[in-house]
Amino acid sequence: WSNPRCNGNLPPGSMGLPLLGESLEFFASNSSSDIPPFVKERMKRYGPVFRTSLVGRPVIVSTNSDLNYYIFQQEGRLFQSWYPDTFTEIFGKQNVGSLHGFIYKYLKGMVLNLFGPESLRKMLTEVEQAANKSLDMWSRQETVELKDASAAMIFDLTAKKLISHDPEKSSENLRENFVAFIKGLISFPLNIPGTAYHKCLQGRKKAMTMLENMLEERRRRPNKVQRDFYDYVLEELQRKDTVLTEAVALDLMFVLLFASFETTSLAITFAIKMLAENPHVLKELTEEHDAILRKREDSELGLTWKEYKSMKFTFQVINETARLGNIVPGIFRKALKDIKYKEHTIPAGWAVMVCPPAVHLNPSTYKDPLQFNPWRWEESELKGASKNFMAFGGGMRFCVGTDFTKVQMAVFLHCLVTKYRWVLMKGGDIVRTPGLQFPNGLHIQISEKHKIRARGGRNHPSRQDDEEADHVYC
Ligand code: HEM
Repeated sequence: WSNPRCNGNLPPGSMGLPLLGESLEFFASNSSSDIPPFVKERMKRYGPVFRTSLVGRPVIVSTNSDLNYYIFQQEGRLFQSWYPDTFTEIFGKQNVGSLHGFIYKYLKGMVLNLFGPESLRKMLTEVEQAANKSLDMWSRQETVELKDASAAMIFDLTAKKLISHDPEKSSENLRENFVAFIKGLISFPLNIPGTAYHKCLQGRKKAMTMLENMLEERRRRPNKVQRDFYDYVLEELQRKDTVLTEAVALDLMFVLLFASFETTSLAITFAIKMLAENPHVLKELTEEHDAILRKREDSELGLTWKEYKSMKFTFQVINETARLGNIVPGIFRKALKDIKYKEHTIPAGWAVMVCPPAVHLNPSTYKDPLQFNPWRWEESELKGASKNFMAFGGGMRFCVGTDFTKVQMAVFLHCLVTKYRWVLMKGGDIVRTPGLQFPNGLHIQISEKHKIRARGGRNHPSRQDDEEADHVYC
């Protein structure tokens, strides 16, 4: 068990206990923005590439930026996307298997079309309206739990674009099913009532049933004009020469809805926490957005694509949020052949976990890596992925939603910093697990800037320790 067979030299490491491997250490939560202790300790002991065993699977963990980059580039040749058996069980074998090769490329084209510059340009006003509506609602509440509130905002927007879902009109709560699903996604695979894993399977089942019913309904009563992405998928399904099957189409819709709201809402929450803790960053960000408003000829108009493209510092803030936030802490692949890398061999069939936090928090690449410092991106090319930046993956499977996320974050930040002030009220401690659950329960109090002025409340929490507020509002 502890010395698996290999046609070469296995990377160093421990396979832990029989069956359980090192799963318990891997799943333990931690509370820092640093490289997860599971990985950090093993990097010290074994070096940048090591072996382990997680939920019954032998795994090679790579914290080496060159190897990570190589893994991304060799997708489909030496490596293939692979997620732990829990994932395959949850998503259905259908999905994980079929999102490869030809069908996969074909689907990606469709999705890229949805999130391409032309679509995003058209979406800008909708994103701005959604942000304004949510911020207005939040400012009427005593406090807002930011992660949930922004997840709701983003889910509603994405679900509208993808399937024209209107939560106010729908009798079923689609988002609730996704929340249950996500909470158990990277949990121990124990399928008994009460466990997170069980709730996760139930959540997926219910959401899939809703999507199936919707598809059925549209088949019976097709929309005359294409209203959303689901109509587009349905058109593809009905073409004679299509390679798309109904099962793959349903999985695609599910994956898009899932991938869209959890990641972006975490990024927004993390960004707000960082901005609150780094007032000098908030100041520069606010100046950038105030300048956009000052330059606008007609103050009644909303954001334009040109204005969006001009948000240089905002994109630096977003990149820094993605680097330090490490929203996707592990990217999984499977070795298709025995692969020799330097003096080691990755055996065929083994899982490989690329570890972006180890790359993003490497002090030899990023000075003071735990500092939130958007200026470090000043001279960098902010697009795409590189050996040192893989928050959105890399190679063929580079995240299709990157530009959509950036639009949502930039527009949200624009609305927030130009019209509102906020203070952190409670929570927000970093709690990381191999899944996606941080910052924990961040509550903020948010107020419209002009109302603070009207209230004149010197003691309003939004004004404490804020020189700029005195300058602007006294
Ligand atoms: C902060 C926000 C986001 C982050 C950090 C993020 C991160 C990632 C990463 C690391 C991957 C690569 C996974 C792999 O190689 O196995 C990925 C893939 C993907 N992302 Fe995102 N993502 C974000 C937002 C979104 C959004 C908004 C959408 C869609 C609406 C989306 C849809 C996808 C899809 C469909 C894939 C699979 C692409 C493929 O397998 O080729 N993501 N994302």
